[in-house]
Amino acid sequence: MAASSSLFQQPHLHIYSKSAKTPFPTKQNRCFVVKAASAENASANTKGGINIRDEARRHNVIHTHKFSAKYVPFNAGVVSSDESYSLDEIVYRSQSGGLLDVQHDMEALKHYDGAYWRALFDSRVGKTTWPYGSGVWSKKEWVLPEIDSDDIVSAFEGNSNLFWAERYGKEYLGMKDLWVKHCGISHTGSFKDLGMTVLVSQVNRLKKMNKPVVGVGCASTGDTSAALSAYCAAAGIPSIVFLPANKISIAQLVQPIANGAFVLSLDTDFDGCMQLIREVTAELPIYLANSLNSLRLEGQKTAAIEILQQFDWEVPDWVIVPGGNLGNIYAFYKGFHMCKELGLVDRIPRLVCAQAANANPLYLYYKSGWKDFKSVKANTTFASAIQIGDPVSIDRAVYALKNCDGIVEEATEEELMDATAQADSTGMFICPHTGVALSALIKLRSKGIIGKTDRTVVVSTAHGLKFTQSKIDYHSKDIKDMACKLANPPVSVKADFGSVMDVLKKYLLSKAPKY
Ligand SMILES: Cc1ncc(COP(=O)(O)O)c(C=O)c1O
Ligand SMILES: N[C@@H](CCOP(=O)(O)O)C(=O)O
Repeated sequence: MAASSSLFQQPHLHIYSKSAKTPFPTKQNRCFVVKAASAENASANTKGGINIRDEARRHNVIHTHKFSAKYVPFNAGVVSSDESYSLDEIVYRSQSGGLLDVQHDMEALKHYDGAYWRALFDSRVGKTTWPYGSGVWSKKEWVLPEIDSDDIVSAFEGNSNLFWAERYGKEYLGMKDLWVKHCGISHTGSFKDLGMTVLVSQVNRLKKMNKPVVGVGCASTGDTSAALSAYCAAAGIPSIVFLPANKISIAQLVQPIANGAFVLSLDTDFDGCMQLIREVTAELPIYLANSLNSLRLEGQKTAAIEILQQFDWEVPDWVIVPGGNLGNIYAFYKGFHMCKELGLVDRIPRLVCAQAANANPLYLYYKSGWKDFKSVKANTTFASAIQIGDPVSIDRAVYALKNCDGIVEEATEEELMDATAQADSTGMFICPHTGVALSALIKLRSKGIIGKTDRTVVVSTAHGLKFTQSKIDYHSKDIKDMACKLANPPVSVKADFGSVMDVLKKYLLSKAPKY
């Protein structure tokens, strides 16, 4: 049903029919000209002391909260219950100890049709209007609808590029429609920024409401901690991070240090850190920032919406996501599913969750026909950010995969490092987790499950520059029991003309076309 009541009138977006010049959000008319009204067009002009927050505030006078969201037990659609909590409560678990989920008032959102939402989201891309310049907050109504824009802590994250992996697809996989969604090109270099802007914004609000929150804490394999400390530092909120000693990259370790976080290096693995942060946050006024906290996933789900948007609302066949604590695979499912439920698209892609063989509890569960879940002791892997043996979001991941005809694959260390080197040789510079996702793709292509014309998106979860040591080891052939067959070490040459010419001639001959 189309909304006619002023309660559902969006002050900031007017959609005009080409014929009748009256604003109308309607399901009937498919021919739209979108005109972003003044609030959305507010310039980023900081002259005269006006900044983009002030500008947004000035234009945002009539902002009634039409949409809402609350926590409900994550019940995988099985049992419905009356249990629910306001997002302003500090709660991470349901009464039964299970996971929570953020449930939106879908009926209110459905007052607008898919075309309306597509147009609204599209109208916000590429602007600096607060807070919609963020890829996350450009979907604010679907994320945290009730938060005051003034409470938002954002680095205009999201809107990451989705690029065509032309040469890699053609040469190595015989594919012509392979894409990489580079979530690692982001403020702190990973997709965690998408969730952290939401979580820290909500903490900002809670603090203003005088809720008992002094700081925000997380256990981390390096990316959650980087995002948490950056967003907290931007808001002036103390952050506390629990890191497994000697198990994250130097680049990741230096991020929270530089951002002024209180860093605890603990003599355990990620699962041990996770256990500790859960115990500590139950006792102290430290808000839990791991994806056990379902707020995070509301931000992360916008990457899925962005993929559809970037394909002009066409649905890819496959999306491959590396999995560790397993919040992100559910977030992707949720984003795609919301787009379908609200009429932006008519189907969702099949998801593949890719794990390192050294940390593969989901893979083993999948292979058992979802019969027997056992956590594992995660072994060292170059994909260190997914070295997780007891994922907190296991139930969410299983639900997501079952509902999209999903698949779980795994990659050995050699497979993931070779896939990384191969992709890099075509101009990428991917992190080892993306190498895990590419290895899954290679396997599914060779089994014929992913077809050569299938539109496939590989989600690159972090920037390769965070993981240079793994590349140095590989290209130095300095990895025990690994052939490093694509190693490309530098050649030491005497610094005289003759020696350099000899080496170059040999190189050029090896590259010359053979007729
Ligand atoms: C770079 C990177 N890729 C993938 C993942 C896996 O995401 P999730 O824990 O949500 O499964 C993580 C964190 O776990 C990560 O930091
Ligand atoms: N890779 C993560 C592990 C923790 O995941 P989270 O999504 O539950 O915070 C990290 O970088 O710490």
